Amino acid sequence: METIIETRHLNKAYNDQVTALADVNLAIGKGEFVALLGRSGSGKSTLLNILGGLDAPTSGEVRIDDKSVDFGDRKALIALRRESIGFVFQSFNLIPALTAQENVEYPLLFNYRDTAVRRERAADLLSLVGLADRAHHYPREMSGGEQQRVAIARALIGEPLIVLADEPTGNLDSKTRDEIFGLMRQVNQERETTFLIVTHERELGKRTDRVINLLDGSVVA
Ligand SMILES: Nc1ncnc2c1ncn2[C@@H]1O[C@H](COP(=O)(O)OP(=O)(O)OP(=O)(O)O)[C@@H](O)[C@H]1O
Repeated sequence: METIIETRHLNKAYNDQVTALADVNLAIGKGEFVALLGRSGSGKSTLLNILGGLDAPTSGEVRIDDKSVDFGDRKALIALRRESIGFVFQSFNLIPALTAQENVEYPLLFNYRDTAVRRERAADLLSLVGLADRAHHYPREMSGGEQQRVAIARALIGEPLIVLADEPTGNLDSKTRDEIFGLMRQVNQERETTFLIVTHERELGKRTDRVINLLDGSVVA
């Protein structure tokens, strides 16, 4: 299996005091649907932020699509986030003043894409997530589950190598949680999109291809 994302001896310390990650080595293959499991404070968000180029490690290497990420190169990091990574957050992070359709299109505004192509792609993705009839609704007019569907569509619009989801179902009731998790799995299976999903719910881990367990900043079996 082709490796999409890999870490080598990744370490992260905050203020020279807190060790958030200690010698993390992992590899995720193309099309995998992986859960990153660990209790509060185990380093899950720290790892996800570094993988997504939002934060830099103290030492060690991140390789994406077999290229080493240069955390000192701001422009390269922006390009990486824009072209290779899709993000889904616990709190949806939609832009309140934009409609569902505009929120989904938003990441492509900076990619100089043809407007018609952008619209069409966003409309396709809204259909994929089951919200074709909500395209012109604003976030405040949608439920939490619907907002997260929009956020998933937005994460997919740049055709990322991997979607990094940080507790994507953490703000949802159990029924909606199952639906959103099922939607991500469906996207994974239909489009071979790679997912790394942070959760602290063991139950969800059982519905993935593989679980990576973090304990005090290290990967455990
Ligand atoms: N900006 C920061 N400055 C100092 N310490 C931090 C910072 N961010 C995180 N930490 C510490 O690093 C460790 C890992 O935190 P992290 O947020 O990655 O854990 P987590 O597994 O995502 O937790 P949770 O499930 O509660 O979100 C914790 O001990 C935390 O207190």
